[in-house]
Amino acid sequence: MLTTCYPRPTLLCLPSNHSPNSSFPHRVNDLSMQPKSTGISRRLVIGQYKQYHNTSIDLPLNRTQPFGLILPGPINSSSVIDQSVIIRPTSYEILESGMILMKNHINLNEQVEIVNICHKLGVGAGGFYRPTYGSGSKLRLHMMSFGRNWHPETKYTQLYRSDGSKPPPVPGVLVSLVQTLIQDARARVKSPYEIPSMCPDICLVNFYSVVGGLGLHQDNDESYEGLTKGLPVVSISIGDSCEFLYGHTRDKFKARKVLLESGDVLLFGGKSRLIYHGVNKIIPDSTPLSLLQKTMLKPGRLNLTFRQF
Ligand SMILES: O=C(O)CCC(=O)C(=O)O
Ligand SMILES: [Fe+2]
Repeated sequence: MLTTCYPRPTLLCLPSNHSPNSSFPHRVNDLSMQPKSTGISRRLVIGQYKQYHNTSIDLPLNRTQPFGLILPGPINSSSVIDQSVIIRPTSYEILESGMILMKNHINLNEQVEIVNICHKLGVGAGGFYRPTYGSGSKLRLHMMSFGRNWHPETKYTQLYRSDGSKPPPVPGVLVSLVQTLIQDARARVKSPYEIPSMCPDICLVNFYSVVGGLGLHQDNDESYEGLTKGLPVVSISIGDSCEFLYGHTRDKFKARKVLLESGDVLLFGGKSRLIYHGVNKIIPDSTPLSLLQKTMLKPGRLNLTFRQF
């Protein structure tokens, strides 16, 4: 049964065939024509980036210093000389019952809009910060939450720890996008019941620098009801690729490995809702050049995981 969420605006840049009710055919994805990334072009873009802002792009920022995903300033893309293209087709792979990977499923314009939304909300009050345990050790990522705040020690709370501000709701355009992604996934698995529908009211947004990562864990802090129904986690990856691990135990050496690239969507629900998963490593310099040119996204990987509490 389809869960109805309101509001349901769509991303402004969605292609015309991107209707919440159409799961087939494949959505148009203009990343298939993205300029090929080479060291030279990337160095030019990043060189410009540093030149404009006269700052290190790898500064270890913390919450006392606002953390954004992009830096302001014009990009002179005419100096990027490599115009060759690579074809990255869309495809999908069932990894486990209830767990599906849809490759290259989010198009470039959607990725750009998601980066801009996360940058805008992340740089302000209650935005990106680096969660710290009582012991003083820190997660190897910057994080912010929509809907409810999540922290490794307090789990879900209504308020942010750092400044007491209320987390913004999941942006309506993303609610709508996620519902479409769930329909797309359900249309590709053997039985749609493998992946129940859900209405995302929480989103954890992680940004990993090139030295970031996340140990194997289960996402099990959502409501007992949602977990027992197997309501899926919907994960969108943007920017640098990562080696993503998943398995039935916390043992890293028994885990399977899959590459998550910019535009990939991973869903795990139903029987896989409590699968162990983690980010083993970020692959440096793997952000598609076209995305870099359009956003000046910092080196690293943006990941959004949508859930229903
Ligand atoms: O970055 C990812 O792909 C996974 C993030 C994750 O597992 C989480 O936020 O719980
Ligand atoms: Fe997780």
